[in-house]
Amino acid sequence: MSRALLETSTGIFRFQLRVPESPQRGHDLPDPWEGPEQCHAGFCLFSNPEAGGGLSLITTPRIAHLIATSKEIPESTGIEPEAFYEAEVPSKGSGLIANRTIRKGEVIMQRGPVLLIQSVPHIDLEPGRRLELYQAAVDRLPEPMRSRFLRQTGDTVYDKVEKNSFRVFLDGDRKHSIHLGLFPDVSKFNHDCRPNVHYRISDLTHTTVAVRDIPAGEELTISYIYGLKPRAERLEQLSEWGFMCTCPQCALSEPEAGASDNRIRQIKMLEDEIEELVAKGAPLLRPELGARLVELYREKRLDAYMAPALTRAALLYSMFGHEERAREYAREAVGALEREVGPRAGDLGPMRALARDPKSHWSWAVKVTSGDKKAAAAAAAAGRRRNGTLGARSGGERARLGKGKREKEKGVRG
Ligand SMILES: C[S@@+](CC[C@H](N)C(=O)[O-])C[C@H]1O[C@@H](n2cnc3c(N)ncnc32)[C@H](O)[C@@H]1O
Repeated sequence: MSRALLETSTGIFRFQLRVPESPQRGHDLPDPWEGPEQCHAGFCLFSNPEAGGGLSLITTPRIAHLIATSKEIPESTGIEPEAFYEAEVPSKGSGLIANRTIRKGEVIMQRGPVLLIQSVPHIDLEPGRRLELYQAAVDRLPEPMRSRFLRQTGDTVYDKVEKNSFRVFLDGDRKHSIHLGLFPDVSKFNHDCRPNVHYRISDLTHTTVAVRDIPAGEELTISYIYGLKPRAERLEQLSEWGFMCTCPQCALSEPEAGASDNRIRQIKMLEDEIEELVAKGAPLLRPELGARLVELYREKRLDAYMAPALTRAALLYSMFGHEERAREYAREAVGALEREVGPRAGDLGPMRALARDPKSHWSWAVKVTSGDKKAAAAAAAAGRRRNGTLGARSGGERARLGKGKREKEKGVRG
């Protein structure tokens, strides 16, 4: 055992983060990790045939060390494999179809990655060299994981990474944290702008959860992007993956798409209005605005993005002293937070407390017009939802390093 592991728990973490960026440190990785191999500009190949079903990394020695010594590779779990099956879906290639009714809240899959690639070599490496490195990373995977990786859509290994990866943050906000993660089972979900399944990634665990009841025969879909955008923007963003979205929302006629885009604008205007009213402590603020917001999200079938709207409605009703409505929305917010953000969601505790006993909650009856400190705190909490921890983007977006993002990532982190 290395000296790092003899430290106290917080000490271990700090000590690990001080491991220098030198390929030589890779030999510290515990068995059966292999590497560093094939290093280029500080990024090397590391592999472990026994982690999950096999795991290869193209990253810095420091991050490989962090993964090998302190990150848990999850067991593959979820609902029984017979609950869905793979089949051809018109105009989308293959996809996943429900074989029984899958209930809202059921965890469909929980998976660990089989390949993690730091974003800098993905962007910067010379293409020939990069393909060689990716091929070596895939060759290190044991069967059947290697075949499962190769079954993903895409002509070359590089193309498969481009078309199937999710963004994974491995080291908080630190340099080199952003990685592309490949989860071959999850790659079989096609995209829909109004998905019936939500995904979240926490550390190395990718979790997919049903966001509404899904009848047998219906396709299981996730959204590769944040869905609350006008159709043209969604189509443009999705085209970066090299496909033209054919989901029902994208296939609407022009007049229908116009009406749908208007609804989205209406939602954004209402969110801004609430935010402004709570920020100003304006007398026009009413709890019914929260209810209307939830209604609009529901009308637009935004089942995968309900947590911010429900949390906001619960807080508004509590601030205005409406016990039953506050309790009802808080209960629903708890379910949505669990599905969309997961058990570590920052707002879960406060929403559970509000659902249990609104009158003891800090937000109870503190109308923003009263001007006291509690009111200001409640107002801030109800108003910050769109950009706060809950953020409407709780599902994240698929890893797509388009030109702008590539430049940003290089500038900010690389
Ligand atoms: C991650 S894969 C999904 C599984 C893939 N259909 C397969 O056969 O393995 C992404 C690819 O699926 C297809 N796809 C997914 N969602 C789609 C959609 N909404 N419309 C059209 N094609 C879609 C595109 O070819 C896209 O590049």
